[in-house]
Amino acid sequence: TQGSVAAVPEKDDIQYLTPVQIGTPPQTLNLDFDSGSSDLWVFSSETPSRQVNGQAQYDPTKSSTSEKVDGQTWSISYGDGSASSGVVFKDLVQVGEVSFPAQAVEVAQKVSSSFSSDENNDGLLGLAFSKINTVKPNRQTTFFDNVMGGLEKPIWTSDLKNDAPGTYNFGYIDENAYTGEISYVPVDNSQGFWSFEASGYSIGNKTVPLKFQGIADTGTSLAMLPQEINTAYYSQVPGASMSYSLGGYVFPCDAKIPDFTYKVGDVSITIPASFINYAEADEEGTKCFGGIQPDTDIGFSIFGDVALKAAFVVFDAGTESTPRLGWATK
Ligand SMILES: CCNC(=O)c1c(-c2ccccc2)csc1NC(=O)CNCCc1c[nH]c2ccccc12
Repeated sequence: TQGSVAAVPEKDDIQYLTPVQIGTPPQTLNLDFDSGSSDLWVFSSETPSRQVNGQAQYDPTKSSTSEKVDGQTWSISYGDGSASSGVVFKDLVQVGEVSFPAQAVEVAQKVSSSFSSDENNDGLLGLAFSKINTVKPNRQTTFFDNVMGGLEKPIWTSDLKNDAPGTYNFGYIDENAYTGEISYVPVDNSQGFWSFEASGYSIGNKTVPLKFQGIADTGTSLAMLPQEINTAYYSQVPGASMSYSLGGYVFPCDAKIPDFTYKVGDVSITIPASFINYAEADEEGTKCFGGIQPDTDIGFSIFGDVALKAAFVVFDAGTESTPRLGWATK
């Protein structure tokens, strides 16, 4: 089998949401497909009503195919301080034409305020490696791990777009979705992420052969890159400054900012300046927040949506021991 679903951006491309059908009869929730985590968790009938603000809720009692997985709980927290936790059911999950009859659906009994206030996000569908799934005592497997065997190829691809719906495909490569050749690089999944080595960057006509480790992360909005890159980039932006109050590099919204190019394998991906003028940072709309920010204290770089939407990316589980990432321009 193979499948294709839309990735619809929220305001400012902060995240991309994809409709997923859960249960029988199907309950449709809009989930954030997240290659930076491995839990499929959802707002549910068990989420306290004061923590629900417009999100769709999965109700396992209304599904004839749901089964409680007794004694299992989950609890996840992310680097931005957000978190959620709850219990586990198994049910039919359908993503476009691809489905799995007994997917672990982690039902939220608690969500942090940033998820509560995010009314269009009904939960996450983790696409990192199952080894970092948080269910205890028995870790659960991701949707991709569960359906992989039935796919033509053990791959999924991301084609995110700037301020427009993109596509996630499962099991095949859409040859019309990219230009040039796909360049594959090895993945180190020891920390459970799609982690790879970037081999350089360019700002304007200056190319630097910096090698650095990063993860391909559809669940993180920004490109969190080495301080060296931030320093080099924002030194080319008149009026740019690191604002601790606003939480990162900001610059005058009318500033002329450069494109940013990162090299991975044999391919150079250029993030257009317009993707890096991320969003207004203050009420007056005079200061804008940069789409490139430092990766300090994380231990690796994060190629989030700002970086991924400039590329076509193949998440290839390959033969278990050698997963790989394919990168192409588009
Ligand atoms: C800012 C979100 N990203 C992270 O915290 C993160 C980190 C990380 C760790 C420490 C400090 C900063 C970042 C490493 S891998 C990684 N990636 C993920 O955790 C991917 N999942 C993010 C899910 C997520 C967190 N807050 C949201 C709000 C809306 C939609 C999705 C989310």
